[in-house]
Amino acid sequence: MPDGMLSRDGWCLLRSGLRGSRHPMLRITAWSVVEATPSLASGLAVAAALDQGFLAGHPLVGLGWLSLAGMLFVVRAIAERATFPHLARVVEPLRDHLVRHVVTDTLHSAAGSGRAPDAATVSRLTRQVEVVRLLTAALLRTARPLTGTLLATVVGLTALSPAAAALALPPLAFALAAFPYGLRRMARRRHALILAEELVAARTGAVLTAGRDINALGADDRAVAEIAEAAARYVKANQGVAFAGSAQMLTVVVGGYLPVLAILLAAPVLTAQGLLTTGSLVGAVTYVTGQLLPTVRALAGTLGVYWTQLAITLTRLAETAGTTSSATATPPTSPQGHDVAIDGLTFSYGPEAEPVLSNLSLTMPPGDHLAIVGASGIGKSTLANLLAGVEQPTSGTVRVGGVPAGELSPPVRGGPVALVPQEAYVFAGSVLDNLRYLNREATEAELLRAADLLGICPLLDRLGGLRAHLTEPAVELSSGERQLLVLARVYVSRARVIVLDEATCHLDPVTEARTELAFAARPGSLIVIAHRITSATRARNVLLLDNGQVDAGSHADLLSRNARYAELVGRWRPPPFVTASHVKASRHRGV
Ligand SMILES: Nc1ncnc2c1ncn2[C@@H]1O[C@H](COP(=O)(O)OP(=O)(O)OP(=O)(O)O)[C@@H](O)[C@H]1O
Repeated sequence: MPDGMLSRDGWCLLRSGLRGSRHPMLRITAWSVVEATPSLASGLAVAAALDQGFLAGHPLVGLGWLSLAGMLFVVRAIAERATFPHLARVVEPLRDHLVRHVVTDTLHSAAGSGRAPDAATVSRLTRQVEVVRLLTAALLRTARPLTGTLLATVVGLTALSPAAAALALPPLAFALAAFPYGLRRMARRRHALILAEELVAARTGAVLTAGRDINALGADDRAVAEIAEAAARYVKANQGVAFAGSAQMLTVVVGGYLPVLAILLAAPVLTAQGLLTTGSLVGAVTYVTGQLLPTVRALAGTLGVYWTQLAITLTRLAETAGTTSSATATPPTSPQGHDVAIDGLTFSYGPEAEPVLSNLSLTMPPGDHLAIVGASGIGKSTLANLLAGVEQPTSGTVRVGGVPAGELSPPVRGGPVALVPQEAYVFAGSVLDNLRYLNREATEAELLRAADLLGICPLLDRLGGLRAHLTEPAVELSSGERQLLVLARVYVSRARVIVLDEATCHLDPVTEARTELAFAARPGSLIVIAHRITSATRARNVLLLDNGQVDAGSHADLLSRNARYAELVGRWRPPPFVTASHVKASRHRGV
């Protein structure tokens, strides 16, 4: 939020949330006009009550004018009440829209990255959505009548006494023109305050969780100094907010008090020249003190606070929920083909950490079938994440079709690489929606063909077909069944490089073999992080990761010349030997 106001993405988010609210907004505006009538009439009624009533010796006429003004306040109350249902029709859909946006975006990025959805982020974002809802409602409740009062007062004062209006309106106009500047300043200061608060929380949390280590290393002084520095920043940010708040008071002085002073100082001259009667003087003062001053005070106070908080929250919501990326980031580059080229790839999880992968180079022509093997913790999943663009190389490159993997769109948006992790996420909804998640255009015939190839027709029959509804997939389906549904989802996607990261670990060897053979026959390339050695025997090529060393070749080739590979194969639990003919036989039996 560089200038302290609502960012473009935050504004887009708000606008899209209010798009369907035109009708209730029009009704609110119409009722706001009715609501502003007492403000329009107040000064005129007081002037008439004095000039034509009390001062002219007709007290009943005076009382009549005052009663009329009083009745208009009843009208205002009725109009205000009438706006409430329409306010709800604006604010509730806005909340629903924002929640949908936030959850969808988080799920999409989880599906794209192959990682579990970040529930903490969703919960923080939904809290921010609630803040937006409350602030929008508060703004509609306050800003709307304030704007109506302001306009009605200007019209009423001008109609009552153009001379008084000429004195009162210039300072008001000046204060209103300077108001956005003060608001921007206040928003910047509040933004800084939020960041300072977050810094204090982050540093305190880090120190509290690492208390023992800090003690053991004798780093207490450094820990205290870091927290003290964050606290000092917080105090400074608070002072900044207080200072900006006091500067806002200038708006009240110039826009609210100066007009009264100007009218009172000029009153003797204006009355002597016949430009102002006693009634219109009191009426003009009524306008300024009764309407203008409270309005300007509210503008500079609550309204400014509501607006700056809304701007900050919406901007942060848009940033975190990914609107920024979809609205302003450069669109993902389209790859030319889907060959995979890894060149000098080094990756470590932190600047000081030992690299997990070091200077790895590999090329995979389109249509290849590669199995990646290695001891536990050697870096197989890390490599899978790098291939899918979930992690970025520390140095070197990973390209798919000539494009760095991190710049490709995720599979949910038709991207070319799909990473299938061990944990299979099936969401509540129809089986059809689940299978079409990565490719909304997949036809039912395509889905059924994939189901047949992967051997999940019996599962679909048990569930009640493609249109069956899954209420609690975690309960209704076993881990293996969830993996099969996710594999079918990926099978019908548009991805042309499929990375199975132990994605078949809950399947029996025969079903695993059928799945891998189906994916190998599918157009595109297949990379399997091997869960069983049989995956390596089926692959065209095998990549062995071994403590900083890599070796590649066919299974037979590596077995004959690489002692580490032979050892690894020997250590694997002897699996049942599963071949394509076993798979065919099992399909005939309907396994
Ligand atoms: N997010 C992370 N942050 C820090 N270190 C990590 C992270 N993920 C993995 N590592 C470390 O990186 C190394 C490689 O992990 P990785 O999961 O890639 O190995 P793997 O070969 O897939 O293991 P496994 O076969 O047990 O799944 C391990 O030492 C692991 O502890």
